[in-house]
Amino acid sequence: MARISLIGPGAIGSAVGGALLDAGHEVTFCARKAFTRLSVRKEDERPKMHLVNVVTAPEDLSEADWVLVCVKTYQVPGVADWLKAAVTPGAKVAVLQNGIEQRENVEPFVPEGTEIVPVIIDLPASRKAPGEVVWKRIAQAFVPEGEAGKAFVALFEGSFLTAETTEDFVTRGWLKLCNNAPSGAVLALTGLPLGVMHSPGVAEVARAILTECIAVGRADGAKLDDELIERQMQAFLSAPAQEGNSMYEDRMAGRPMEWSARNAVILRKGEKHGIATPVSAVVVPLLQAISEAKA
Ligand SMILES: NC(=O)C1=CN([C@@H]2O[C@H](COP(=O)(O)OP(=O)(O)OC[C@H]3O[C@@H](n4cnc5c(N)ncnc54)[C@H](OP(=O)(O)O)[C@@H]3O)[C@@H](O)[C@H]2O)C=CC1
Ligand SMILES: CC(C)(CO)C(=O)C(=O)O
Repeated sequence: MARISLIGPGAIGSAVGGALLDAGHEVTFCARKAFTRLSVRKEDERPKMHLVNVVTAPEDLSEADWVLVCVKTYQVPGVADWLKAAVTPGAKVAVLQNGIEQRENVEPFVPEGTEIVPVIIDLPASRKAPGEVVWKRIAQAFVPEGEAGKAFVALFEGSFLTAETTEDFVTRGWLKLCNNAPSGAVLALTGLPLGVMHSPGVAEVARAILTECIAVGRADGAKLDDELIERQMQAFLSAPAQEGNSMYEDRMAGRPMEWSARNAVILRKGEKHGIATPVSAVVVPLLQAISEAKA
């Protein structure tokens, strides 16, 4: 049994926390608001209920073997005090976030030399209320190879979440970004779920963002095959029309959005590798404007 402090019991934090409780670990949820029960439900199934340990002040935290960071990328500076209290000597930190900069996001807020495990998480989840989450279809996590990666994978044995190490984490990250960058931007800008891909010209906007993402990802070392464009576009076009994603949910709730981690990253890396990204250059300021107007 591992002792785990989980920072950010939102959609991902609640679902992953439920998996860790299923696996028999001692999980402390670090939250802004207290709750006493956790309900984790796979769509169309009955919920699994847990009584949970929730703390709302960093000084109430006890020592942990693992600290899981499950806040949105733009929320990391806001949890600096939690990280300061939670990351005691020997604790490993896992960062469960979209994008390709999980390590860079958290590094400035933990002591030098802390073992940081970046995690790519495929787990479509939606938090309905504090301590209540619904997830669907897939529950999978990827971490880099190595001792810390193996230890992270072992945490989920006996749970509904499948974790595995991958020898090519860079490719794994960019593959996920090839889904997140186009779909996040299109849904957040239109305020419509994935069915909007069938509106005139919209799939072409998604395709253009995807094409830039693939070009920049390849320059960044990801192995992205030639068929990826058609595969990803087919996935968008065949998804249920009402399906959203986490950036769409943020937009609809009037919350800030992960435009930097999911779209501006294409500009940053494109500039670094000398690759033109004209469509992202149009999309990013629009996303930023919406995100900051709502903040
Ligand atoms: N949702 C999804 O389907 C998926 C999301 N992801 C990625 O996972 C990451 C997390 O996303 P998601 O779970 O959707 O995000 P949510 O917005 O659902 O959850 C974020 C959580 O962090 C908490 N939080 C934020 N700031 C603080 C703070 N200062 N102190 C304490 N708690 C804080 C929020 O608390 P409060 O409730 O008080 O706001 C909330 O519980 C993102 O990078 C996202 O892109 C990846 C795959 C799928
Ligand atoms: C692709 C998806 C929907 C689920 O894994 C996601 O990453 C998100 O909603 O941010």
